[in-house]
Amino acid sequence: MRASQEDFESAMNQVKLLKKDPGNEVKLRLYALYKQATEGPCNMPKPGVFDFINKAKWDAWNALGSLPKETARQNYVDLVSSLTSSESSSQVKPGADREQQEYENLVVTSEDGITKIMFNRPTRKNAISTQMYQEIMLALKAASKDDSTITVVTGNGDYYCSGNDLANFTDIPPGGVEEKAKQSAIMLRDFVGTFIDFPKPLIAVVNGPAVGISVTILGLFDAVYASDRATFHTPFSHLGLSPEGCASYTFPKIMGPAKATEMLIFGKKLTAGEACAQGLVTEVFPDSTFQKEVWTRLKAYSKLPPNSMRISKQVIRNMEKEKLHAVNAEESSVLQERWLSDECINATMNFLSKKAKL
Ligand SMILES: CCCC/C=C/CC(=O)SCCNC(=O)CCNC(=O)[C@H](O)C(C)(C)COP(=O)(O)OP(=O)(O)OC[C@H]1O[C@@H](n2cnc3c(N)ncnc32)[C@H](O)[C@@H]1OP(=O)(O)O
Repeated sequence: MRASQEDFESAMNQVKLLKKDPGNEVKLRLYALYKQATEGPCNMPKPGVFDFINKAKWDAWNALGSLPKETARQNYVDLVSSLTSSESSSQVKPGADREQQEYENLVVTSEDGITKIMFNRPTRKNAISTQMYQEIMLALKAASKDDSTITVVTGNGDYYCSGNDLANFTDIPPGGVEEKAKQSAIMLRDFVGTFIDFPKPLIAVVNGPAVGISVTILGLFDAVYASDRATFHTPFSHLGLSPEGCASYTFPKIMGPAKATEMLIFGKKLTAGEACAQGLVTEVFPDSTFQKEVWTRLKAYSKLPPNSMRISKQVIRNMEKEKLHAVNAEESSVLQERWLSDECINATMNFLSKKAKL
């Protein structure tokens, strides 16, 4: 499939978040592909021989000749994807339960055939910052390629995750709030898309309350184990928002439209037991034995033949993938409008000025 304009913009965002300098040669290639994709063949006068930097840039761009804009865009997206995946896979060190220091907001470990991605902003109830969205995508991409058989997502501290960090919307770029909404919609679509496409069994270990997007994406997991302390809350109407994470499609399918309405439109908070009765949660454990029981079970599952598990997941999920991507695109574009609404702006301001919690 050809890279779309949105893929291209998303790749541009990812370049800004690279942790390691990719080196001059790669930077020149990125520059040249960017110029070719946006302006076409090199149209700049050749810089003088002593203007080293501009001459190197000109050479790189000019070398692309008449490469079509679409091909340059695709090559740019592919190059960025190879940079981000090599950066993330270099963070997954083999061996026993070693912490991955390179992530600021996650702890990623790999042991006994299980890659564990743990949200790690306990003082913010594991709210997902813009950087954390990128880190989760990188960690999932690395986990999809590492030696583990299953991947587990969990939270550090008393919360599983309090959803989108509401302060994300205060970081307004030069293009203004419209540009911010556009960038956020692209990031949301990429983030949810990473879950839709994740190839191995993906399990949520919900150690405490879960809010917003951390709840909606559970419909894309293969199993959800919850402590009896966990709750499941999607207060979208209270925040002037609308559902994401494909929940507008997965929740009615999982629990029926009436129960999905109570959660997604009226913001009813479910206990772990209720979420289990409605099919969102696989099994609930007493908090006192939760970690022990769940990890014993997961270690047993991780020893099952990996290829068989992968293929079974494909058989179960693949028929739905195209639909899920379409739902994801639609939900992201609806939210792009919602973020600019008075209802949403007022609710966010009320939370940030400490006038309101959920
Ligand atoms: C690309 C983006 C797409 C995204 C779309 C997603 C939609 C969603 O996810 S909607 C859901 C958004 N989440 C919320 O509305 C939750 C807001 N938080 C709260 O209501 C409460 O903090 C919560 C009930 C979770 C916990 O309450 P308490 O137990 O009383 O703890 P505190 O409120 O004292 O929390 C500690 C500290 O963390 C900050 N915090 C918690 N959650 C968030 C959050 N989601 N965003 C930003 N900040 C958060 C909270 O403000 C406290 O900060 P300080 O007061 O500075 O200590």
